[in-house]
Amino acid sequence: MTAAVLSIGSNLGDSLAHLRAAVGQLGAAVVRVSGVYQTPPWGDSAQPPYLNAVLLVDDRTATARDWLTRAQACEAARGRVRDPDRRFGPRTLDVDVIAVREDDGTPVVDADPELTLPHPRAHLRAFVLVPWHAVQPEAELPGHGPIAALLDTPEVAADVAGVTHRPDLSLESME
Ligand SMILES: Nc1ncnc2c1ncn2[C@@H]1O[C@H](COP(=O)(O)OP(=O)(O)OP(=O)(O)O)[C@@H](O)[C@H]1O
Ligand SMILES: Nc1nc2c(c(=O)[nH]1)N=C(CO)CN2
Repeated sequence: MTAAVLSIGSNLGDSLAHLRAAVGQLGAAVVRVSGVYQTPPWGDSAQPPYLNAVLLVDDRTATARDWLTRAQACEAARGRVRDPDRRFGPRTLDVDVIAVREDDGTPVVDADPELTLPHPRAHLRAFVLVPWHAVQPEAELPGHGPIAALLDTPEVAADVAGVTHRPDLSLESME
């Protein structure tokens, strides 16, 4: 029923193991996996760097809401604890639903605070756009246009150089 773009990130504990666990838990729905990128913390600088990646997922039985449920189940499995005082603070595993499309390619657009689509900060985040562009260069972020152009916007371009591909780290070896 839907395909989605998921962003995964971690900067606490064994970050590579947390990211790999998310790929494993999402299972057969995962159709493409980006490389692993080391990224400076965004939004709250007093924390360690993150490892980030992007997953393209597809499941004809899944609704948009199912992707959020699956994302949160992955976070819970890796012991994610929310600190109410640090909105963008450190975490074992963060899985965000960046964008969802119906089978016919129609983007799902929703302002619901429980599942806002597309993700309301994705267009500002080099740690999302760089790995996404690497696996799907022609992609568009609904409402914001081609992601290739978003990489050139001033807010994002300033952060792109800090997003470092880590070819020594792979998410696909656990498949
Ligand atoms: N597109 C989305 N993807 C994931 N969570 C979302 C989305 N839209 C709304 N939410 C809601 O955001 C709430 C907070 O999620 P979370 O704690 O993962 O935020 P965060 O990762 O700290 O910040 P950010 O969403 O900016 O990455 C969740 O309870 C979830 O219901
Ligand atoms: N580099 C980077 N910074 C972040 C990340 C993330 O995944 N990577 N996730 C956050 C959650 O809101 C806040 N800041």
